[in-house]
Amino acid sequence: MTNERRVLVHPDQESLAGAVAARFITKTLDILDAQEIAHLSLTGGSMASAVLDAVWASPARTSLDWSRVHFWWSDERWLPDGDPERNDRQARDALLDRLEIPAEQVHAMPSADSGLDLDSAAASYAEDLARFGTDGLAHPVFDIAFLGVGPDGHIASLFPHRSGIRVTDRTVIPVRNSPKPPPERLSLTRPVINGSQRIWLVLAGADKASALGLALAGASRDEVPVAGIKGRRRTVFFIDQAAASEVPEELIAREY
Ligand SMILES: O=C1O[C@H](COP(=O)(O)O)[C@@H](O)[C@H](O)[C@H]1O
Repeated sequence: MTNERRVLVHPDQESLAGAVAARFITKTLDILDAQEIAHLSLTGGSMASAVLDAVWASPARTSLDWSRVHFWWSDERWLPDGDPERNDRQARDALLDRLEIPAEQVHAMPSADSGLDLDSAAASYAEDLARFGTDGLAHPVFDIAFLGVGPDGHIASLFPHRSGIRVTDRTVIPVRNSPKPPPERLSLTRPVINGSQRIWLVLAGADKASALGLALAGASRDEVPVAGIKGRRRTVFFIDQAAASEVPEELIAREY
């Protein structure tokens, strides 16, 4: 098995979401055949809800024992609980609240009305992660980590030319003055994300083409944070045709 980054292109956003959802269900079934519990990390952004909606719409979702799945997030917007812009709210609406999952297995990052300040919230999520650490790690090894990619190449809340992408001594950081609203956020750090078995980046739209092309052409992670992302076993970019225009042809596998 190769650990090279792969790029799979689908014709449009709808077929992309459906294909990723189908692969997610089958891969999670495989994972749960091999181990008792699966740890999955979710993301926010434009494609995240589309994929989770497609999971819900798939009849195959009933074959999964969701009570053996833990859900985490790679970043969160520092907003009150229930705010529609929160990444966890969007995932709950699309899928999680519709499934039978023990509440303690949905590991949402703290909210702005939790009574914690941003630094304590980061420390609190780090503690939650550490409870599931294995092999001396202070975090679980995610079996699948989903990531969106911003038009500037940011992943989670790790933005270009900011220190966050370089942090290696913590698992969770507070983010202030984010270039994308809201200004305050929480984010996993790169070592935690890259510790995942599989990283699945899902992105669509022409506004993502340039960042993706730069990342795959060897740009630095400071310039284009997604360039610094690589999972332990697999790193797959699931993209639509519109996002593919600057991807080197030899890296592309078309799924149609
Ligand atoms: O704000 C965020 O943006 C990124 C990318 O979002 P997109 O809408 O441009 O796809 C997302 O991955 C991240 O989780 C989120 O907080």
